[in-house]
Parts: sequence; C-alpha cells; structure tokens
Amino acid sequence: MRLGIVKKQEKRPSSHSSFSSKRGYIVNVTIIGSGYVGLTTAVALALIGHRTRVYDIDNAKIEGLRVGRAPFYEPGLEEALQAAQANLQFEYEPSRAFENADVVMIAVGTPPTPAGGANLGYLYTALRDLTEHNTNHDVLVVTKSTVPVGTGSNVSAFYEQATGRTPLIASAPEFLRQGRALADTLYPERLVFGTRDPRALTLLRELYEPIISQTFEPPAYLPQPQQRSTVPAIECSIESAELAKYAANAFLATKISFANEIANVCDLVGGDVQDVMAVLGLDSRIGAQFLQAGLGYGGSCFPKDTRALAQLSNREGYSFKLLSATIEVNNDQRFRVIDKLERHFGTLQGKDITVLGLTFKAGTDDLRDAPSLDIIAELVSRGARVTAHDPVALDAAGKMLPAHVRLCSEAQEALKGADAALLVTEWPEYRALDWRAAQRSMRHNVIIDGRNALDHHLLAEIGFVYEGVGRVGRRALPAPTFV
Ligand SMILES: NC(=O)c1ccc[n+]([C@@H]2O[C@H](COP(=O)([O-])OP(=O)(O)OC[C@H]3O[C@@H](n4cnc5c(N)ncnc54)[C@H](O)[C@@H]3O)[C@@H](O)[C@H]2O)c1
Ligand SMILES: O=c1ccn([C@@H]2O[C@H](COP(=O)(O)OP(=O)(O)O[C@H]3O[C@H](CO)[C@@H](O)[C@H](O)[C@H]3O)[C@@H](O)[C@H]2O)c(=O)[nH]1
Repeated sequence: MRLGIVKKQEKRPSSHSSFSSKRGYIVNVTIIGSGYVGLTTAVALALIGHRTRVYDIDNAKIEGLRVGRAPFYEPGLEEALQAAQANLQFEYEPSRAFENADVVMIAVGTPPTPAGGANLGYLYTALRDLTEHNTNHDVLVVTKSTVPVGTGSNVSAFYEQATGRTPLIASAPEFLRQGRALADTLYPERLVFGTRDPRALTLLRELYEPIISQTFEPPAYLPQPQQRSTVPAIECSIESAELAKYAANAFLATKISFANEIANVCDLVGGDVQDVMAVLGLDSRIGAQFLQAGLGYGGSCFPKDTRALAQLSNREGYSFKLLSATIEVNNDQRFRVIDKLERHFGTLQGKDITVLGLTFKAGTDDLRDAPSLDIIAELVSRGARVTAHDPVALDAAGKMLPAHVRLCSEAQEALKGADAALLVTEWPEYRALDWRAAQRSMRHNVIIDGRNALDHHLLAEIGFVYEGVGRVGRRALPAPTFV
C-alpha cells in the first residue's frame, strides 16, 4: 500500500447502525485539537487512507492549515500535510465538525493546574461541543489527551447525561515525541486500546490496521523505521490505559534523574557519566535510552505529567516517594550549571553569558517548560548580561524572556565578546560551530556544556576551559589513609 494513494473497500456506512466492520474500510474520524498530538494523529490517519477532519477553536490555526501551513515546527509535517490533503479537512465551526464521524478523538491540552493536577477544562468544553452539535448519531469517543485515571468514566457519564445515550468510550494514550512526531505515530512501538467494549475494539483495530500490520510505504521525508514488524496493540481497561501513559512518562523521567544523579556524583569523585551510562545502557535489562545526563528534562509533558501522577497518588493517600525524588532532582539540576559557571568567575555580576539553545530539546520550536527560561531568569538575577541564540525559537522566546536579554540570530555573532558560553539545547549546529573562530571573538574562554553535546577533546585542544555535566570529574575525595 502506498501512503496517500490507498486502495480501500467500499466506504463504511456513516450511520451508527453497526460498529462491526470489515478490514479495509475507510473510517470517518474527527479529531478535536490541532496541537502536536491532534494534528500528527490526523495527518497519520489521513496518510493511511481515513477521512480525517480536524476541529479546533483557534480559527487562525485552522485557516493556516487550510492553506497547508503547519502551526508548529515539526520535521516532515508540511510534506505530510501536502501528501495527505485529499483525506484532510480543517474546521472551526462546531456545527460542521462532527458530520458523518464514526470516531471522535479528543486531543486537546491538559495543562497543569496550580496544584499540579491536570486541568480538564478544554476536554469538557470539547465534549460539550461534541454532545451539543452531534445530535443525530453516536460515535466512538477516544481520549488521546493525557488524563488522570477516572476521566474515561467521567467522560462516559457526561456524554450519557448530555445525550441520554450510553456512549462508546476508549482511551488511546499517545506516546509520540516532538521532533519525531509523525515517525512515532506511523511506526509506534506499541498501541494502547483502553476499552473493554468489543465494538470499540473492532473500530480501533480497523482504524489502526495499516499501522498495526505496517502495510504502507514509509514516506521518504521521514526518518525510516529501524525494522518493520507488526505493532502490538495492548487491550486493557480505560483505567489501565490512562495510568500507563503517566507511568511511562514517570519512568522515563526517573531514568533521566537517575543519570543526572550519577553525573553529579561523577563531578565529585571523578568519572565520566557518558562512559558510565554506556556501560549501563548495554545491559538489555536497563536499555540505553533516556540515560543522557545534562540539565534535566523540560517540555510540555514530563514536568506536567510527573507532577500530575504525584498529585493523583497523594490525593489517594499514597506518597509516591520515588517520583517526588525524580521531580526534586530535576528541579535542582538546571541550576547546577549556573553554579558551575559562577565557580569559574567568583561572581556572575556584570559577566556576559551567551546561552546557546532555548527550546526544551532539539528538533522542536516548543518553549513550554524549557529549562532555558528558568536558567536565563536565574542568570539575570545573579547580575549576568545574557545574550541568547536559538535556530528556530527566537521570535517566540522574545515574548517570554526579560526585555534586556539580547537575542541574536547567528550563534557565532552571539558569542562575540562573551565571557562564557552555556549550552542549554543540543542543536547539532552547536557541535558543528567553528569554535576556533568563536574562541578568538570571546572575551574569556569558558564553556559550560549543559547537555554534554560538544566535542570536549576538541574544545580543550583549542584552549577552552570546558565543563560538562558529570563529564570531567574533579577528584574531591580525601587522601587515602593506609593502615
Ligand atoms: N505534545 C506532545 O508531545 C504530547 C505527546 C503525547 C501526549 N500529549 C498529550 O496530548 C494532549 C495534547 O497535547 P498537545 O501538546 O498536542 O496540545 P497543544 O496545546 O499543542 O494543542 C491543543 C490544541 O487544542 C485546541 N483546543 C483546546 N480546546 C479546544 C476545544 N474545546 N475544541 C477544539 N480545540 C480545542 C487548542 O486550540 C490547541 O490547538 C495533552 O494532554 C498532552 O499531555 C502531548
Ligand atoms: O536521556 C535523556 C532524554 C531526554 N531528556 C530530556 O527530557 C525531555 C523530554 O524529552 P523527550 O522525551 O524526547 O520529549 P517529549 O517530546 O517531551 O516526549 C515525551 O513526552 C511525550 C508527551 O507525553 C511522550 O509522548 C513521549 O513518549 C515522551 O518521550 C527533554 O527536555 C530532553 O532534553 C534528557 O534530559 N535526557
């Protein structure tokens, strides 16, 4: 099967008369929310042949999407929008959003509340739109947003109260990473179908069939799949699916905080955390991913979801100690690079510091919970003059950073006259930078590599004073005593 040109059997009848369907039907899907998850899911489903409509309350986003403009930076997305356009529609009128839909997927944001829980306000507004405007036929309602355990049954109760009918409900949490969103959606490691209703399971299996069987041609503009085998789809209760999403993010966050704690020990006793983690990573029981030490995790998911799981556990009277420690380590980690910087100069008062990278990781323009924002605020509060560079997020950052932070569109230019460079995001172009030229133009030659992403041998050879995170340990142990 070729993506975008999918031969299918006859179109599924859009009446809700039966949820039993045959393989190969085209499903009519409406996705609520055109953010990372909503839009990526929509494009992927359209690429594999389903008729997909994206509904968002943000008119400007929808108008942009209608002319092929992606609302955020994501590799391959514009090409995919183009390739899938015959199967894609964009809508901001709720009265038209759910026409003929067999499946409605909710992919709106669930941002943190001040107490750390998940704000479900967008989700219930979306449900209200669905129940008010979709009065003549029932649909399968699938929650893709990350939501606390119990939300599925509340969604069911809400729907029943609003329509007088018992809905079909499922939870299908999303595991995509920004920067690899489409590839993760088309070649996932697993799918989760949280529902015990056989009709809902049939429809979900039908919807995801090409992905489960991997029977389509990988688009050339995306990273190619490592290997293509059948994708396991785990069928479980709605509650298990909801909890699995939080558990996965909490576990990955814990791996990162563990690596950061080992790095902090390396800084004290000697040792290179990259080598230590390489040893751990080759143990298949541990696995090599998410052991990259640095200045900790940010983004719209790990910080919010770890707090939400901790809050959920606390609410039920259980103190999730391991998760609390993961969060505490992460909160401290981003400031450790500033302490390192300060140790080089005694004080940061009046020092010119160039921050390289602002997004929460490379490959995205997202600044949500980006460590750079806290780091720059702290540098400023310690009296430093800050210049910042980022290859994709300068405009957005300009609206979020203190006015006196100088933004520079060229990394080399940003380093001119700096006392020190602080690498915050591991954009590949920083490793490839002409560091000899940078060294000539900087006032002092200190580099703090917050992501262990630079070639420290080369930098030392050029004459930089380089410090990573747990990378070049200081021996701080007391002298041995021999008895
Ligand atoms: N961003 C990720 O990488 C990622 C990955 C997996 C899961 N998630 C989860 O998926 C959910 C969505 O995250 P996101 O990053 O895609 O969100 P986002 O904030 O990027 O986008 C949400 C979109 O929903 C729209 N919206 C809000 N209320 C609406 C309504 N009532 N009707 C229609 N549209 C509405 C907004 O205008 C916005 O365009 C969250 O629960 C998040 O935790 C995110
Ligand atoms: O070894 C590592 C790996 C990641 N990070 C940091 O962790 C954060 C999150 O990175 P990543 O997981 O790649 O980004 P997200 O796009 O936020 O994806 C996470 O959050 C999504 C939203 O829930 C999930 O769907 C994904 O599976 C999960 O990986 C970033 O700040 C990274 O710099 C590290 O510090 N060390």
